[in-house]
Amino acid sequence: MKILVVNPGSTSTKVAVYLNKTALFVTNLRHSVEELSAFPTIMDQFDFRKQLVLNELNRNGIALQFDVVIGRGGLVKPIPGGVYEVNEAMKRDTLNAMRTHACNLGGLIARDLASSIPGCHALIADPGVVDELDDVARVTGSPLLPRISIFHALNHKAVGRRYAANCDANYEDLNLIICHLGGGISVAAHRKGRAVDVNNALDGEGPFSPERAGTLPAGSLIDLCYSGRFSREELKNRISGQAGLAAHLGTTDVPEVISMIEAGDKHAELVLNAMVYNVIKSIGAQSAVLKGQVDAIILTGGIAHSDYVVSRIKESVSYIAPVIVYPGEDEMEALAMSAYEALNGILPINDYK
Ligand SMILES: Nc1ncnc2c1ncn2[C@@H]1O[C@H](COP(=O)(O)OP(=O)(O)O)[C@@H](O)[C@H]1O
Ligand SMILES: CCCC(=O)OP(=O)(O)O
Repeated sequence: MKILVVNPGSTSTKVAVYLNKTALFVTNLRHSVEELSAFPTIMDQFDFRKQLVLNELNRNGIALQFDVVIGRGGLVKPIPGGVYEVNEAMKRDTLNAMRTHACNLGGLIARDLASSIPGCHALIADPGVVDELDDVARVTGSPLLPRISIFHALNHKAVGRRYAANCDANYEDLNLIICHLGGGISVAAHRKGRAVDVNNALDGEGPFSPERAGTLPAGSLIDLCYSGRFSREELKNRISGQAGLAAHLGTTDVPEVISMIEAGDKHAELVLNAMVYNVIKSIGAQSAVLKGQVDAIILTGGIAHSDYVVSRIKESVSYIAPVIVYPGEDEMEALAMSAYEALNGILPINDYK
């Protein structure tokens, strides 16, 4: 079975080809801020990103002949985890998604490419809108503003299963706290295979991150909205994009921030320590959600490469459970395995409505 994997991220397009369970190639094409700023909206990047995928196939001498094209899923309606066919309803909801993020292009590119290959499936798996929240976790103090689930579901599920396999257990039998430390940060309580509580990593909730604001004081935010200083789009950008480390320090690059600290920059030290502090607080909160019965705390995402960050988190939360570090992400393999298992009948292919 030949599988094409397409994963558009906020700063990269990752492409992989698998023959059954074996990767023939995996490429990570990084995009600079200038390169992407040529496109007014993320949807305007469709042809550019699709062409990058075709170029990669060409460069690796691989014909556009696949049994399945699987993309990182977009921000459609809340759905349970699993594999979904990119049907007409999903295409429509992705094109009209309430939230913009590069992941919205994954399913659309998968469908577009698959449609030109006879018999080829277009799938997505575990999109950022996977919603397994406990009902109690949805309720806020305003009926107008319930909490919703938007997080790095694909990587959370992948590392959860990887940890379970490493200790001869099933993900569905474990209680885990999983922290994806990337451009956005999500910290989830996984109870027996379900992410029952997690911060909305995109929209201003949870720890701040390299480019997100995290939870903000609501009253001051309302005042800022009515201050006349910013347009709606500018304010959205202050929550996701020009926020977090980017807003405080002018960079989303954690190694660069650590170099600033090593050079004696006390402000950079305070800001990075504050980001870490907020992650630690979220881990503590999710531990309470799991009633302290936590099998492991897993740190993943690009920032989990950083000893500076990992050692500080460990120092504060190791009393809860062992801290396991899986730096980077397992998204490409997770997508490929989802496609492989779906087409072999091991996983169901769900119908998005
Ligand atoms: N070796 C490293 N040490 C510390 N931070 C790193 C390292 N490599 C990447 N990062 C940081 O990880 C973040 C991106 O994480 P990643 O998981 O790739 O992103 P995303 O979640 O956006 O896909 C950036 O802030 C980057 O600076
Ligand atoms: C769907 C939200 C996932 C997210 O925040 O991804 P990035 O950290 O890659 O931007």
